[in-house]
Amino acid sequence: MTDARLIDGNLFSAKLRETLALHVQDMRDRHHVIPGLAVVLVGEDPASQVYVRTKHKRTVEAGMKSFMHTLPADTPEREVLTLIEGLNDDPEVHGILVQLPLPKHIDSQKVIEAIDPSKDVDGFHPINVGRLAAGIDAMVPCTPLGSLMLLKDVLGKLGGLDAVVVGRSNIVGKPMAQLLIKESCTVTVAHSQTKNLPEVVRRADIVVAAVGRPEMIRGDWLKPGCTVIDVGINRIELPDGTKKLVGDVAFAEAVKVAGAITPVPGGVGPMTIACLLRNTLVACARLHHLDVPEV
Ligand SMILES: Nc1nc(=O)c2c([nH]1)NC[C@@H]1CN(c3ccc(C(=O)N[C@@H](CCC(=O)O)C(=O)O)cc3)C=[N+]21
Repeated sequence: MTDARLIDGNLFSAKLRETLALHVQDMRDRHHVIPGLAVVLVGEDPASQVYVRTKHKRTVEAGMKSFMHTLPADTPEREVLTLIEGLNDDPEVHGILVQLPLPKHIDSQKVIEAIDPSKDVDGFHPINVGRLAAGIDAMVPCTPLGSLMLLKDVLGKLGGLDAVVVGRSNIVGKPMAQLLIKESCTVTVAHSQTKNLPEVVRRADIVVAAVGRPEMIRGDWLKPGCTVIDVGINRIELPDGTKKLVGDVAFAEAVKVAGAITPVPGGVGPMTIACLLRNTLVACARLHHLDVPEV
């Protein structure tokens, strides 16, 4: 059998960002409004610093305003909440993202709930979680939204397909399941206590892997020809000491069985950032009562 088609998240996200940049230009020319994204990072976690820098770069490239707030790891919770209140009231800020995870002394749920739901470009506020669950217009979390865009690009309509989401987190698994239900898939959410996980996964036309365990999903768990979206980003050390980025799927095995698969890196990761910009553009349009671009 021939190898699976590689789903190119770098290419898709680059095209999406180009489209977004055109809408930003149009908004600026016709309405004198520039979408603005505020990113809050608390602490010095090196991986988070890299992500936040990439977000800043992509935001500016798309013609949007980027407001970076980097706070020391020991910043009191009260100060983070005060910063968010300021961003909620700032007319130049249309999107607010607080980089997770936060230091342990800060209650992340409290911080998320402090964000104005109309500026909650991560889609983590309970208002947006509820709206998505109810099938109402919502800010949709970026990673599931990007994953859905890739799935629709590969498969067209998803109605009637069997989808298995492995992982039940609030940031990926649960919202992903909601989106797939809305697309009329038959959705199973599997997790660490699922019995016969390989068998469950083998029923799926669509597999979304979001467990955070390196290469857990094996090639022989997959139905031949299925579509695999690998959300995992795990840094592992090889026996020779070199470091490598791998997903939650054993790629070398899976590529022999699947019909299409996202690589890591270059799959879902870049889509997450492009969707963050997309959500910021949409939030900006809504806040200014402009036509909301269909992107
Ligand atoms: N409030 C919040 N919202 C987030 O969306 C959020 C967060 N917190 N905390 C951390 C995670 C992680 N995340 C990624 C974004 C892009 C890539 C990405 O672009 N990855 C590239 C490069 C990977 C690399 O080389 O490190 C790729 O997969 O090809 C990865 C991971 C967003 N996150």
